[in-house]
Amino acid sequence: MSETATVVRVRGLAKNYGPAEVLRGLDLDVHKGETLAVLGPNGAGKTTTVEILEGHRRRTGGEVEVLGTDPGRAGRAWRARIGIVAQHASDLLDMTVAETVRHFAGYYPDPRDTDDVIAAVGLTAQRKQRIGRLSGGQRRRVDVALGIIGRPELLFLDEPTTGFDPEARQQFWQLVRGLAAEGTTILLTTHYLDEAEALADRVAVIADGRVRAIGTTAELRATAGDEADVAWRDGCERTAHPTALIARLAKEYDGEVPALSVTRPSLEDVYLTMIGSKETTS
Ligand SMILES: Nc1ncnc2c1ncn2[C@@H]1O[C@H](COP(=O)(O)OP(=O)(O)OP(=O)(O)O)[C@@H](O)[C@H]1O
Repeated sequence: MSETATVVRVRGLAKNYGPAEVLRGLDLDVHKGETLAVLGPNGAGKTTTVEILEGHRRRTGGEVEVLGTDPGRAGRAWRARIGIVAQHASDLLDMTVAETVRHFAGYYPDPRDTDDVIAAVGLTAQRKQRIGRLSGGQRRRVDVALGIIGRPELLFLDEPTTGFDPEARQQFWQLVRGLAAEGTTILLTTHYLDEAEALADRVAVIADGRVRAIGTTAELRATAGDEADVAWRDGCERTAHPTALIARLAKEYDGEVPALSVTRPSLEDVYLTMIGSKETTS
C-alpha cells in the first residue's frame, strides 16, 4: 500500500474562494516518519492546504490522500489517527488544564497519559488552573497538548509557536523532536526559518498557489549556487569563486587580508528570493 511510505499525497490540488484562486495545482508528498515544514508568505494558502488535508475544508479540485484515505470522506477511525494544532486556539470554557486534556483523551482509543502530556508541554504547575486564566503562550501549549493526547500517527502543527517566549519555543522544539523520534509524521507550517531549520527533514515553499521548491534546507540553500560575498577592509565582491579571490587578495596584501569575511546566502535569503521579494544579485 502507498500508505506505508507516503502518509500524505497531494496532486494538482486546487482551491478557489469565489473568484480567488488560492491553490492552483499544488503537489506534495509527506513521507512516513518525516517532519515537513511548509513555508510561504501570508495568504499563500498554507492554512487552506492544511485544513483540506485535515478534512476541515473542501477542495475545488485535485487528488488528496491522507493515511490512505480521502479526507473529504474520512470517518471517525481516520480522525483518531491524526492530531491537529490549529492556528486559532480553541477557546475552552471554564475547565482546568487537566480536566480539558483528560476530556479530550476520552475521544481516542489509545490516548497518552494525561499527566505525561501536561508535563511534556510544560504546564504541570498550571494543571489545576482554568484555561481562561492562562497566558496566551500557555493556552497555546494546551492546544499542543490536545493535538498530541490521542497519540496521532500524523500531526498537523499550524504556526504552533506563535506567541511563545524563547524558552517555550526551545521546549516545544524538544517536544516535537521527541514525537518525531517516536515515529510521528509531522506537517508543520511556520514563518520562522530557524524553526524550519531546527525541526524539519524537508521544507516546502508555497507561493502563487503551488509548491515552488521542496527539499532539505541544504538542498534549498544549494539552489543559490556557489555565490558568496567576500568582504574585506578595502572592498567587497560577490563571486562564485571565493577561494580564488581570497588567494589573490592574500597575495596583494602579502599575508593577512584585513577584516576578511565570506558570507553565503542564508536560508532566509534563498527563501526571500524564491518568493520573489528579493533580487538574486545586488
Ligand atoms: N474562508 C475564506 N473565504 C475567503 N477567502 C479565504 C478564506 N480563507 C482563506 N481565504 C483567503 O485565501 C488566501 C490563503 O489563506 P490562508 O489562510 O490559507 O493563507 P496562509 O498561507 O495560511 O497565510 P498566513 O501565513 O497569513 O497564515 C488568503 O488570501 C485568504 O484571504
